[in-house]
Amino acid sequence: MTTSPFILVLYYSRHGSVLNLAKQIAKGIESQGIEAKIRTVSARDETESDYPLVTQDDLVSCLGIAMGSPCRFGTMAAPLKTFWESTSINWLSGDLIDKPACVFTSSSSLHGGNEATLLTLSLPLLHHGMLLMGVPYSEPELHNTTSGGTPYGASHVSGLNSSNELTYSEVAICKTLGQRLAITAQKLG
Ligand SMILES: Cc1cc2nc3c(=O)[nH]c(=O)nc-3n(C[C@H](O)[C@H](O)[C@H](O)COP(=O)(O)O)c2cc1C
Repeated sequence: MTTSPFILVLYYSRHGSVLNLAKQIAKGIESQGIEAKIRTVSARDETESDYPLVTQDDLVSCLGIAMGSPCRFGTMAAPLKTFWESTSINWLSGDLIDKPACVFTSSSSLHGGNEATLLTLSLPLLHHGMLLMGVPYSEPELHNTTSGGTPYGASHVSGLNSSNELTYSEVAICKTLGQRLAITAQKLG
């Protein structure tokens, strides 16, 4: 079993945008002195990352979870949905109850469903009894952003060919969310 405290940054990404968000959220977490363990859910991940598949031990032992998916017709990608449908054993055992959590997403278009995706990503976490957190408006980039970043979670607008870089606002909102998750996880112990 894993012993040192860590927060799980769980993602699925096909072209790398969600992975880029995951890395920024991990920076926010690690700025608070907690390890961020980045893990994916599918070997079909085409981002050529070195991140391993999530394990049962990761899920049970983590202090909290940040979870991200591309927007797929306004909801989460199938590999993440499949992953959550494999967690009945954790639901029955209450493994995730009272662990803090947050969500993040990337969509190709500005109004293409990223907020809807964040809300649907939240649902399995709530069913598992997790403590869901968003981004408070004390983060100034929520007011300034002309791309991604919402009170429901971090987001990125990748453009039609996934060519958009993360904007200053999107990065700032990721880091704030990661920091908030880490601070809360530490307080909850
Ligand atoms: C099957 C499919 C459905 C998609 N649905 C949407 C959508 O509803 N709205 C949107 O803005 N983008 C949509 N996209 C685009 C992705 O959300 C977008 O390219 C995202 O940034 C990909 O993230 P990734 O680079 O981490 O794979 C869709 C892409 C695919 C393949």
